[in-house]
Amino acid sequence: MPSLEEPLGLGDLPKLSINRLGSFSQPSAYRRAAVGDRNTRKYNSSCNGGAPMVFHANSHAWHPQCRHANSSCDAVELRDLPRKVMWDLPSFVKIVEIGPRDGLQNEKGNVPTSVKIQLIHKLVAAGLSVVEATSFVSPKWVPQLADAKEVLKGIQQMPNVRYPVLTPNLRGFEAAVAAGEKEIAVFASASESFSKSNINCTIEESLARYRDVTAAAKKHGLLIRG
Ligand SMILES: CC(C)(COP(=O)([O-])OP(=O)([O-])OC[C@H]1O[C@@H](n2cnc3c(N)ncnc32)[C@H](O)[C@@H]1OP(=O)([O-])[O-])[C@@H](O)C(=O)NCCC(=O)NCCSC(=O)C[C@@](C)(O)CC(=O)[O-]
Repeated sequence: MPSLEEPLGLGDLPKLSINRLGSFSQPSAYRRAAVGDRNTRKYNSSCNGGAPMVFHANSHAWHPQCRHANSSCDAVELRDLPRKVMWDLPSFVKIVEIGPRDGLQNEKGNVPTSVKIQLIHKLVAAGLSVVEATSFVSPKWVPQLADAKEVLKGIQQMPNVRYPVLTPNLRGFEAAVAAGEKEIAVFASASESFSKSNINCTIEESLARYRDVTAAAKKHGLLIRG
């Protein structure tokens, strides 16, 4: 009996869900998948001796019905598939790389602007399509990112890649727009103490600031990440 601790390996979902999950489920009522049923979708799969997997839509989620196309056995419907896990996975995951901003803002020493730019180029070359480039914040608070304008101007911007920046208030927003920025990010805190120590205001005050920042961003047609 395989253990639940084994990695799910979601990459080969149809094969896994039939072979492995079937071994966890009680034999359930069999139902023949009507061939040609408009709700039935075939998956070619290497398991089952190459026979296509038949998946039958049932109310709001696709249930797999594994049918050996070349045998007379009934389709098996695995009613107890962990639907939440298997069938409602998002079809898209957005990865936002924030190292050049969140990482470098904590560096003890000063990282030269050229090195920051090189880091951003390498992250993009590694395949990341959203790389948070810097912050337009007070250099007194975050001296490590005092070169935000130079970083933004120095990046060789690639098509279909986004380079958002943090703008905690209108002053930062205006500086970012002046430097040619096309996407901003705002951030609120979960606690009053972090809000005060981080951006020197209450959560409520920060939300009021962000209302101004996001209104200005919409007016300028900038993308906004929260
Ligand atoms: C937000 C402020 C500026 C408020 O700071 P403040 O002192 O309340 O603001 P102020 O209006 O009194 O201004 C103080 C000085 O900063 C200047 N100033 C004012 N605004 C700006 C600006 N935007 N850019 C540049 N300069 C600015 C302003 O002109 C003034 O200069 P002075 O007159 O004294 O010469 C300050 O608290 C600050 O910069 N904090 C740093 C915020 C920060 O970068 N924190 C780290 C990022 S957030 C984080 O890491 C968490 C996160 C986001 O990663 C979590 C996640 O990833 O989800």
